[in-house]
Amino acid sequence: MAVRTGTHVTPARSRIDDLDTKLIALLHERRRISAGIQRDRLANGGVRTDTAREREIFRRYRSEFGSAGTTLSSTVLEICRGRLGAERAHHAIEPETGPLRLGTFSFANCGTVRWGLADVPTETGTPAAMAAALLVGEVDVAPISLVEYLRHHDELLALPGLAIGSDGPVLSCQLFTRGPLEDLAGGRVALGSTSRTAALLATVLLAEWAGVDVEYRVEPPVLADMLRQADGAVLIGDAALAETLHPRPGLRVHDLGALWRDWTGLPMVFAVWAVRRSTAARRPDDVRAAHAVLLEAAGRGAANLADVAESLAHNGLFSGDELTRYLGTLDHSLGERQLAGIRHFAKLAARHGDVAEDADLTFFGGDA
Ligand SMILES: O=C(O)C(=O)C[C@]1(C(=O)O)C=C[C@@H](O)C=C1
Repeated sequence: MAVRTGTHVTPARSRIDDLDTKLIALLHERRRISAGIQRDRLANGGVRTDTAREREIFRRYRSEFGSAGTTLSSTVLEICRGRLGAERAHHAIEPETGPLRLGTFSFANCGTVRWGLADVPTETGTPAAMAAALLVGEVDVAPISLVEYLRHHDELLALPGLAIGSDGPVLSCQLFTRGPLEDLAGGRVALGSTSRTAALLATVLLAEWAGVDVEYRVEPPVLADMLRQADGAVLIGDAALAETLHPRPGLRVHDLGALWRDWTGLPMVFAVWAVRRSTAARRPDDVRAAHAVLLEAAGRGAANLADVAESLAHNGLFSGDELTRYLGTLDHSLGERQLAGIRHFAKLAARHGDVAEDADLTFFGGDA
C-alpha cells in the first residue's frame, strides 16, 4: 500500500510498507512454528520456555542491533511465547566468574543512575526487555518493574535502598483522557504495551478510587493511535514525559503518581533493582559489590542532576531544564514509606488478580 505525504506518494515509504508487511507475515510464521515447538515440549512433560535458547536469540539480536536488539528480541519472543509467565521455567544460567552484568532502563527515569555509573559496562533496554533479560540470566542485577518483581518474587531478591518512584507527581506514568475520569465509565482504556506497573496502577485507581468500570486493551504505545480506538490511554517513559511536558490541546493528563499519593498518602514505587536468588546464593560478595556500585552511582548522579540532565538532553527529546525538573521529581529512595506504598499496592494488585496474594518484597542481605 502506498503512503501519501501531502499530495504525492513517496516510493520509499511504499517500499517500507512492503517491508513491514513482510516482517509482520514473517512474525506470524515465526509465532506458528514457535507455538509448535512449545506444544511438543509441553506434551513431553517439559515447560513452555527454553532459557538457553532464548539467550542465544538475545545474543544474536544484540550483536546486530546493540541494546535495541535486546529490546527487539524480547518483543519477538513475547509475540511468540507470550509474556514470561508465572511458570517457574527460567532456570537462568549463572555466570561462574567475571563481573556481574548490570542492566539499566534506556528511559530517562534511569538517567541519574546511568550517569553515575559512568564507564561501568551496562546493558540497557526497555523495562519489558530488562525483566526478560534478568529472568533468563542475560543480566544479573537490573531494575525491574514492580509488577514483574511481584510476579516473580520467589525467583528474585530486591536490592535495599534503591528504587524508581515518586512521592507525588511522576510525569512519566500518565493516563490521558478527553474528559473527566468519571466519563470513562463503560468506555475503553488502551494500555501501552511497554507498561506493566503503571498499567496495573491505572486499573487499580480507576476501579477502586474513581469507581469506574472500564474495558482494557493492550496497544502499541503511540498516543494518537491509542486514543483513536479508546477513551483513555496509559503511557509510560519518555513518550509519556513528552506528552506531559507538551500536552496536546483537548487532552487531560492524569499523573498516576500524583493520583496514588492523593488517594493513599504514600509514595509509588514503579521499579526496584533486583538480583536472581540463585545468583545471590552463589555469588553474594559480587552482588554486595554491585549493590555498592549502584548506590554510589545513584548518589553521584543525584548530586549532579543538572549534569545528568545535560547528558540526557543530547538525545534532543527534552531540554536540560525540562529534564532537571523531571529528574528532580523522581524518588530513588526505598525507605519505610516507599515500602508501605509497595505493600499497599501489592494487596490491591492481588485483588485485581494480577499478582499472587503472598507477593512481597524480600531483600538481598535480609533487610531494607
Ligand atoms: O526454540 C524453542 O525451543 C522454542 O520454543 C521457540 C522459542 C522462540 O520463539 O524462539 C520460544 C520459546 C522458548 O523459550 C525459546 C524459543
